[in-house]
Amino acid sequence: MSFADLRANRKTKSYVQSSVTEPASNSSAINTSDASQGPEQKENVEPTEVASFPGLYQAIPPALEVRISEKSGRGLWTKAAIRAGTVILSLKPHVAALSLQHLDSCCSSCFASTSTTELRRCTKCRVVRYCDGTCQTNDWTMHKQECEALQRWFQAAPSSDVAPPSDAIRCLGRILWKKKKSGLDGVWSKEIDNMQSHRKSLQPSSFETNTHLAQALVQYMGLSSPADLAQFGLKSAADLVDLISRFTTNTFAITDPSLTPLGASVSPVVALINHSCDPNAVVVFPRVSADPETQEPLMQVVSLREISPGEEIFTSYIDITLPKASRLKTLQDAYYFACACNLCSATSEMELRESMYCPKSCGGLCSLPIEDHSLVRCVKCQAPVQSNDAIVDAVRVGCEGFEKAATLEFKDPPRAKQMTTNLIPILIRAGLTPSSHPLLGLTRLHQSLLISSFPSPLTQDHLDETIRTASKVVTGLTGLLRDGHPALAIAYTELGKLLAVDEPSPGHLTSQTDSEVEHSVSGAQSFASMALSSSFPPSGPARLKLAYEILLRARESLKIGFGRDNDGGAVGKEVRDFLASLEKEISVWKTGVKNALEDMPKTGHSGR
Ligand SMILES: C[S@@+](CC[C@H](N)C(=O)[O-])C[C@H]1O[C@@H](n2cnc3c(N)ncnc32)[C@H](O)[C@@H]1O
Repeated sequence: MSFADLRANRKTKSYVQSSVTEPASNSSAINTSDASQGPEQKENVEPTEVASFPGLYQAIPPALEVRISEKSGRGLWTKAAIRAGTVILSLKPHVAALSLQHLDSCCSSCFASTSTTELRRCTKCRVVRYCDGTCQTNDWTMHKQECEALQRWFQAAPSSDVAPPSDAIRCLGRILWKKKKSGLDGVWSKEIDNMQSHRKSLQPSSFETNTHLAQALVQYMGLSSPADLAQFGLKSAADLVDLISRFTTNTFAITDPSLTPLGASVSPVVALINHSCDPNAVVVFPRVSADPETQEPLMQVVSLREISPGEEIFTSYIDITLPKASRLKTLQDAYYFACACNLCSATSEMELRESMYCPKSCGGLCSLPIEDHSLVRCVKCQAPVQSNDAIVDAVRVGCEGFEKAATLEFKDPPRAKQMTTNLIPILIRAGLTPSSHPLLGLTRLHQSLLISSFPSPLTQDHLDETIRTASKVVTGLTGLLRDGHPALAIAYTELGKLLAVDEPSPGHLTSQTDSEVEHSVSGAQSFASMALSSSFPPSGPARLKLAYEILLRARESLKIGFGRDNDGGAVGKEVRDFLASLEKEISVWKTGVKNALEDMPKTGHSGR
């Protein structure tokens, strides 16, 4: 395969809109008969009451119910057993919005990513683009008012290079227009109004941000006085800030099938699901079909493991590869609760997210030392860590550098790459494991930067460094995420695809004997030995065989993380087809090399 595909859009998060239809439920999605994986540790259960909301949340299938608890408010619970990889919920979000950086490369209706030349731009506002007339028509009821507002926005702008309003503002605009159109007392509006708000506990900084958003929204929608808010069911500016608070607490990043963030979406049904740092389900946008009737972007909740009757469904709102202190802070600051999930309440001696190798290399691990100078020992051989200060310093420098490099990823990629290139060896020398923070984050960022900077023509060194980095990412994520987690499935996919990229210089094959080729193909290194081996990556057919093995693994994981019924979503299907063509390529290569070797004069390869 070529490496062009690997340069896929690697852009940062933001939001925009999409057309809104009633959510489509998939009431038969839960398989009540067959739970394929063993039971797992359940979250601490506290008393709950079944809640009823007449007329609302019709997208919830009968096997699920809403319950209320004192600690976490409403949540979604299952009455039936659910297998891993089951699509629990499948619906169109109430609203969705592309981020500014994806407006030119994605359809504003179905969110498909296509080349700009193939997308048709709205001739009036000149902001949104569509695949074709069908997508434009699907979006028209929403875009109608938005189009006028965008034109007004640019007319009022002091210069022609003013950007369109942010995705959050366009999303909120769509919510208000749709509320008015569908009736303030209608189900659609009530579901939005019933989303949880933290208006009363807003931090001063969030209050300020929400107030700024409210001002920009008023300007964008052309509202000239507080009285203008009444048509949307808002009595005062405070009500508008309250709506914005609901929006921020209940917004989901919308992603493409490879998990690249494309924008924001709001679904009051999916927003009923509470958070755990060890979730039993995920929210994904797998792109289940190319059929326009599917009304993409389809939002799905997929189970990651067996969920028993009477268990609560949990997704995670944040990056769960982060250490406990960062997770707790983010959840408190953004969602106003103290997480007490199994992972946050665990009191184990060592947590992989903050771990290093034994200083005596016994094969055991230690917790990373912290600034209080308390003695840290290897959990296996009890050897003490001597250089606490140096390790604490390395981690601090790594965290600061990671934050900076992440902000530079799209603004100044060469500088960001220079930073990741310098910082990773510092953390490795300090002894951090691949799952440890910030080494894992830096390695993921480095992989992304390496892929987006593939030189043309591709060099062997660049390709090999990218493969080594991708294998470290897989190793790091494997320690933290359960099998089938979409992020791990995509990491396997990227590694497999990289290994299958045409190598720049296949000349080395001429130095392999017939039996060596046979051996290298049939005895390709296992993934674990590959990740650790200094001779990694292999080359030629052995590399292709390894690509094949890893993509097989990716496919199994994709089928869980993006849904078995979806065949792993768009990426799962792509990997399925790719595996078939790799099988052919491996057999052609084996035959070709054998034939070439047979045609060589005997002295040609005996004199190596
Ligand atoms: C998207 S909403 C989830 C549904 C919400 N419980 C409701 O009643 O609408 C997010 C909010 O739910 C609450 N929440 C979610 N997960 C929680 C948890 N694990 N513990 C406590 N509160 C939680 C927090 O108030 C959070 O801001």
